Amino acid sequence: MNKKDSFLVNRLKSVKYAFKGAYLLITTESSIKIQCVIGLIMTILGFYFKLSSTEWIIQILCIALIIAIEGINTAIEEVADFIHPEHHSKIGLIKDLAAGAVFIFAIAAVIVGCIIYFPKIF
Ligand SMILES: Nc1ncnc2c1ncn2[C@@H]1O[C@H](COP(=O)(O)OP(=O)(O)OP(=O)(O)O)[C@@H](O)[C@H]1O
Repeated sequence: MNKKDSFLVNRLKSVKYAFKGAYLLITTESSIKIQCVIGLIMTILGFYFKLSSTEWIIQILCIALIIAIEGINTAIEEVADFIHPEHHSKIGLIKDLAAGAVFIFAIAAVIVGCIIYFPKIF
């Protein structure tokens, strides 16, 4: 980013790079593609079961957060592979910790889904 550019131009460039990153995540990462498909299915279910405003807000946050955390996990994996492409126990630990963070939120999201949908289905 050019320091001579105005604040607004720099912000617009940042948005452009963020769009590029989101596009790359959605088009190249299989784990993100799966999360997007699950998010789409949950959105269709949300319309079918006529979620309340609060339920929509919680569901949208869960879908967005899981995709965002998965994206950060992917970025961490990329950094790890870049700085140390060979097998190393520390790289393994770093990747496991990042994957663990995704897993913790995924469990919470499944529980939230059960709390929202179980009373509507049963
Ligand atoms: N360079 C490495 N050194 C040591 N262990 C590694 C290394 N690369 C991967 N591992 C181990 O293999 C696991 C899977 O790593 P990988 O990079 O394939 O992530 P992944 O979860 O399969 O990727 P994705 O999120 O794209 O599906 C890591 O969590 C780690 O335990």
